Amino acid sequence: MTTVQELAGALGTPDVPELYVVRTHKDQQLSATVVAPIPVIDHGRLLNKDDSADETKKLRSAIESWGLFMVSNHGVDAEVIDSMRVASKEFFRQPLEEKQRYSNLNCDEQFQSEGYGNDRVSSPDQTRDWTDRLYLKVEPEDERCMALWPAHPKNFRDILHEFTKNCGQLKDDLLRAMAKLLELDDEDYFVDQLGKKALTNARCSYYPQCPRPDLVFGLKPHSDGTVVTVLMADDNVGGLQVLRDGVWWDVPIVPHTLLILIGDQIEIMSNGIFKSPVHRVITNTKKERLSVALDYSVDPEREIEPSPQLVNQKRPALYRKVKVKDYIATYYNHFFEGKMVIDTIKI
Ligand SMILES: O=C(O)CCC(=O)C(=O)O
Ligand SMILES: [Fe+2]
Repeated sequence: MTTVQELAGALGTPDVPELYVVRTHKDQQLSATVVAPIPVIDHGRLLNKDDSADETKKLRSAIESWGLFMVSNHGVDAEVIDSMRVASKEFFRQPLEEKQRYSNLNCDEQFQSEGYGNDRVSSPDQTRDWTDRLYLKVEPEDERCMALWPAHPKNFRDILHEFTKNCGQLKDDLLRAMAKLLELDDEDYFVDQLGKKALTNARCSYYPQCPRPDLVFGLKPHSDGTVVTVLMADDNVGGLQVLRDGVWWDVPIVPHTLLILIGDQIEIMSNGIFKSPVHRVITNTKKERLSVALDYSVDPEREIEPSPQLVNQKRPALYRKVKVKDYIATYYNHFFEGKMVIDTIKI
C-alpha cells in the first residue's frame, strides 16, 4: 500500500500517477466556482422555544436549497474541537510505520473498512482519490475496535470519545428540529429510527498538497450514505464543494462552526423532502487539508423507508424499503464508479 501522503512527499515532478487521474467525470475540477451563501444556524436560538422562529426558517431554507448548513453556538466545546483537530493532525504527521500499526489491511492484506490507509480498491482501473484516511467505529461503544484507535498522540482516544459525545447531543437536537420542520407527530421520530445500535463512524481525512488539482479529486462527487454527517472541516484550507443547479459552489470556512450534511438515509425517511447534496473535495498545490467527519447511521440491521406520515396520495412513496446494512454494502461500489446509490432504490 502506498499512501497519498508518501506520494505527495516523493513527487519531484508536477505529475501524479495515472490511477488518480479523473477521466470519467465530465465536470472539470477547475470549473468556475462561486462561494455558496450557506446559512449559519444558531443552535442555541434554534432550541430556545421563545426565540426559534428565525432559526427554524433558516434551517428550512438551508435544507431545501443546499442540503447542508453550518451551526454556531453548537454546544461542542471549542477546546474539544481544537484538540480533535490537533490530535488528528499529529496522527498523520507521524512516520508511516507508526500509522501502519493501525492499517486497514489485515494480515492477509485484505481490506477492512476500519483503520488507517487508502480506500478499498475494488477494480484495477478505479480512479483513486488524493486522500488518506483513519476510519473508526465509535458507536455502539461496546463495538469499538480499540486496537485500531491510535495510542499516539496520547490524548487521541479520549478526545475522539469526548468529541463524539458532544456531537451526539447536537445531532439529536438537530434531528428533533428536522422532525418538527416536517410536522411529524413525534419529534423523536428520527432519533428513534436510529435505534439502540445506531452506528457512528469517525472519518479523519488527510488531503496532502497535490501537483495537479486540475486532474485529481481529493474526494469524488458523492452524497453521504448517512442519516446526517457532522463535519469539522479544515479551519484554514478550503476545498469542499457542493453541487447545486448544475454548478459547483465552494463551501466557505466559517470559524467555530460545524457543518451538517443531510445524508441519504434521511432523504429516504423524509420521502425526498430533504435531499442529500452531492459534494466533493478538490485538491490544491500549496496546502495540506484535514477534516474530521462523524457519520451517523441507523442500526445496520434495521430497515428504513419513507415515514408513513409523509406518504399520501399526492405524494406516494418515492423510495423502496431497504435494509441499512444492504444500503451501506452497495454504497461503496457505487461511490467508486461515481454513481449515486440512492438512485437504485427510487421508485
Ligand atoms: O473533507 C471534507 O471536507 C468532506 C469529506 C466528505 O465529504 C466525506 O468524507 O464524506
Ligand atoms: Fe461526504
